[in-house]
Amino acid sequence: MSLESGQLVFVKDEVEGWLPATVGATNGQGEDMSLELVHEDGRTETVSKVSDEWLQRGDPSCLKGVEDMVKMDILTVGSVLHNLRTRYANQDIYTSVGSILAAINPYVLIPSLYDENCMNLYANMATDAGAPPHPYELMELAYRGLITDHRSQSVLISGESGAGKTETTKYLLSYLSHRSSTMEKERREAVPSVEQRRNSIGGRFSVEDSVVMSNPVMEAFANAKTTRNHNSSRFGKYIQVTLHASGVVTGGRVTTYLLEKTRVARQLAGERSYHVFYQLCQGADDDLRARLGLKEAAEFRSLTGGGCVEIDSMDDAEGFSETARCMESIGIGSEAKEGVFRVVAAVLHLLNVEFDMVDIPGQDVGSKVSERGEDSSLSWASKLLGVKPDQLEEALVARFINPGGFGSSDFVVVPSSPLVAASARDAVAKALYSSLFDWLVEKINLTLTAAMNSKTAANTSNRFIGLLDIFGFEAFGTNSLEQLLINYANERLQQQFNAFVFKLEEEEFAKQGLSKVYVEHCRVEFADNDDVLRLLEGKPQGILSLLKEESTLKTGTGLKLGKRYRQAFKGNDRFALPRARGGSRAGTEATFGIVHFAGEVIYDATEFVEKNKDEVPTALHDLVLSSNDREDTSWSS
Ligand SMILES: Nc1ncnc2c1ncn2[C@@H]1O[C@H](COP(=O)(O)OP(=O)(O)OP(=O)(O)O)[C@@H](O)[C@H]1O
Repeated sequence: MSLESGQLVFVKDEVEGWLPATVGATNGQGEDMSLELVHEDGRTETVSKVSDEWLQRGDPSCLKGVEDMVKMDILTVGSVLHNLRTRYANQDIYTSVGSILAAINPYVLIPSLYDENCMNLYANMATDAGAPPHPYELMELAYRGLITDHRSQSVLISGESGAGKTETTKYLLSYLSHRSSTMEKERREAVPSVEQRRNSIGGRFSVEDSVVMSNPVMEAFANAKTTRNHNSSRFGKYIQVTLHASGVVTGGRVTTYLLEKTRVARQLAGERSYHVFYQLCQGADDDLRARLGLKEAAEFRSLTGGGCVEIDSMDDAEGFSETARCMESIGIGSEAKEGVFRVVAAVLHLLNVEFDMVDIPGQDVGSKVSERGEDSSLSWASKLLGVKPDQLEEALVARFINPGGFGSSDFVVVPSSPLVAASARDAVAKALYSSLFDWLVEKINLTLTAAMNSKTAANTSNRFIGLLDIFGFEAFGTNSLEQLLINYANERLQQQFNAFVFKLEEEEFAKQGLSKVYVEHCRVEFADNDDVLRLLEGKPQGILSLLKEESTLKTGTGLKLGKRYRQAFKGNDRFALPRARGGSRAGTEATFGIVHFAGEVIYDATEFVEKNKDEVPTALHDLVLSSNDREDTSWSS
């Protein structure tokens, strides 16, 4: 690294990350060089054996802040972070990096940053005139790309939990909605109000309104308090908005991924289950409470696992009214709405059912439901599910086993221990809830289709703007199958990102007429993750294919899977074994590490097989299917 007197540098700091300093006098050369550093606070120090691990050259433009970091000459980590910090201090929370927008969550609403004037600024911006970086700018470019280049567009929103992905998605959608209605206004020369728009399409809301109103419903059912975010989305979503060639939104579709089901039955300390459970307990009126047998949230075992039933910043009763109102707005009428809450309450009562051990002569221990009175959890769960209490108990406390294996029709009934019965109870509660969520998403999609603007629908193109709001990379104290799948999705997105960004760069070089030799010289080093993907996806031997195989074995367990991983991937650079203090290898044989593009994550495979099978015992499955309170599509295996 060549350093001269007066040069801006960044020095690694344990607390601040990187701090700026200026090079004072220098002495010697190469490895023997020592130099004086003048820190921002005026302090000076002399350093030697300079390494770029703790001292990097800095780009002076970052001291004032640069809107687009592609314009910086020196792209060291210190310069990039300092640029973001400088801008953030001026409430410029958005910074561009070419076609990428970096956002830093301010956690307070910055006045006028998202109002209508701001929207109009971006709607009217000249093609390449720099309005400040903003999600509206990104959406405007996508919108124009779709209209003028006739190409579908996609926006990928990524970041760790609490980074602001969902809020950003909402801003992007509301901008698109604004653009579409402005375009409609130009076509009709009259601005339709929400009411007018609703009337103009036969009493239904427009696509834009429906998308916006489906948000609180999805949040109630699939967002929860975590230790990082009071309103964390525990699912991924892809929203596809289709547009007419004129720029008017004509339809939409939401696809959801990986709803975190385990949360329905248990939560980590400081976390809650899904908002709707608490909303229902807090906000239902007396009549509804009586019909659903509701109690205080604190009296439902599945709502107290995290030790926090209430959240300071959230009014669950108000949340309930909002959820109920938005459900109606997206076409879930009173009867269907009550049906939805019946399932929510059934899940709560079901998870409150407890089991006692019983001795069964000549057999292993069995179990029975602890309480069976008229007002018991079993009674309420069966009433709300539309099945008989005896049948529900029977299906919970015994398993039908087919000793002959696949193809044989001989079943024997084996009593379940209280532990096995509890696990069956949890499995059916989770399956019910996730089917309910899928049903709601389908309802939202039906509403979006119904809301299709009839005037433009006839001429609808297949062009769309897609918004992917998906979990960022996760690395917790304990990481299970959920984290593996989320991180796998992020590896695929990273690969897509690499292909996209570096391909674009080459295209840009080619446009500028630069020679191939120069392009090679300038090629940016990037973390290629093909080998991690090979480790994960490899066939027949990859992390996922071995999991699939182990899950099909009768005797398959997470521990055995962990052992198979250790054997199969020994020596693979992307596979690691956990280290104990002092550098020795440690962990149970179910633990293993993967060196992801974003860093190493240690996984615990103990529950991988069970979670992957995600089995609802056949008897319970069939019982729920026989419910007398059932809409054809609300339960799928
Ligand atoms: N642009 C913003 N301005 C002000 N506050 C914001 C902004 N973006 C996010 N926030 C705040 O940060 C919180 C977390 O944001 P958000 O829920 O969007 O994060 P996320 O990345 O989607 O998290 P998760 O992955 O956990 O769902 C929001 O509830 C809001 O209080």
